[in-house]
Amino acid sequence: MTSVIDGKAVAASVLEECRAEVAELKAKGTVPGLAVVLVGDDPASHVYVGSKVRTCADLGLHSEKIVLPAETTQEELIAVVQRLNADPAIHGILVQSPPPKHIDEEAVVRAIDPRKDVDGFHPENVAKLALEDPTGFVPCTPAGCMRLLAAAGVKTAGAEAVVIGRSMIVGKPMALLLMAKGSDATVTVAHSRSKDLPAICRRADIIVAAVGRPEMVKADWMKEGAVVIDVGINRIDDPSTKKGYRLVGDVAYDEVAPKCSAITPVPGGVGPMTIALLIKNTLQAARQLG
Ligand SMILES: Nc1nc2c(c(=O)[nH]1)N[C@@H](CN(C=O)c1ccc(C(=O)N[C@@H](CCC(=O)O)C(=O)O)cc1)CN2
Repeated sequence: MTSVIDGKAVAASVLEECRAEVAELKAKGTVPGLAVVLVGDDPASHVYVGSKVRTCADLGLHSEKIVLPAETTQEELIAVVQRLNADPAIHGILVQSPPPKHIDEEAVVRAIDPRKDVDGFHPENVAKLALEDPTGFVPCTPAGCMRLLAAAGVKTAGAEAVVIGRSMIVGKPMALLLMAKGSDATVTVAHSRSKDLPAICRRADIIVAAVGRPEMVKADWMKEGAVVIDVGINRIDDPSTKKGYRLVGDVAYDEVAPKCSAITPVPGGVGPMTIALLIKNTLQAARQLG
């Protein structure tokens, strides 16, 4: 029997933890504040940013949403980041990804004060993750995946885990989290140049798919009873729907699910966790900055 891991329910419980933490911070005189910067017109990014700001409002955080035109220059964007770095009402800063092509995302991330880098993308926080230093910020999506595994009662110690994808946002931090002390998985990171990806995946007790290719992971890539965490959120044209598209993951859900012991759906799996963990990180920043 396959267990479908309900990301909305787990995210709601993380957010309830956050609600209590917000009350504690406010009682000590700190109103946690998050600034979200969005450059350009990417429709999905607008949805995610809207959701982040609404979640802040619901939990009583202060938030600032800064929407900049697509032609904003690198220098203008960095000036906005520097203004937020200096703002004492703001504890967390993020620039929504992906920015327009002319923006050097890495340079923008490096401009964020690492103490306010609630995305966990700054090199200082990447190093802290590798060093297992809990004062760093863990990127929200892989942190969310770890919470989902815990909520589903999945034992990671000694498990063979395969992470498909080596991005700085998901694949690399996910691998570090799975192999960290306390998680203790044996981790393989596979990517587009890996030889015989299906054979690598067939070894796995846990598969984390984060490649951004719709329904790439098939049933014959899986061993019976594996746990599958699907990070992909791909929009597929579908004229039969009201929006003209539907969302699918990186995993061919209908054929894979019956072979799994547990799997995350898309939508309603990893996605909602990303926002819940962002709030958690913002509260950590507010506590650490005081
Ligand atoms: N600066 C960042 N940019 C991006 C991040 C990030 O963590 N930091 N992650 C993603 C986008 N993202 C948050 O920013 C995000 C993606 C998906 C969801 C979500 O709840 N998805 C829903 C479906 C929503 C829909 O209808 O489209 C789900 O999966 O159920 C939340 C946040 C890239 N950019």
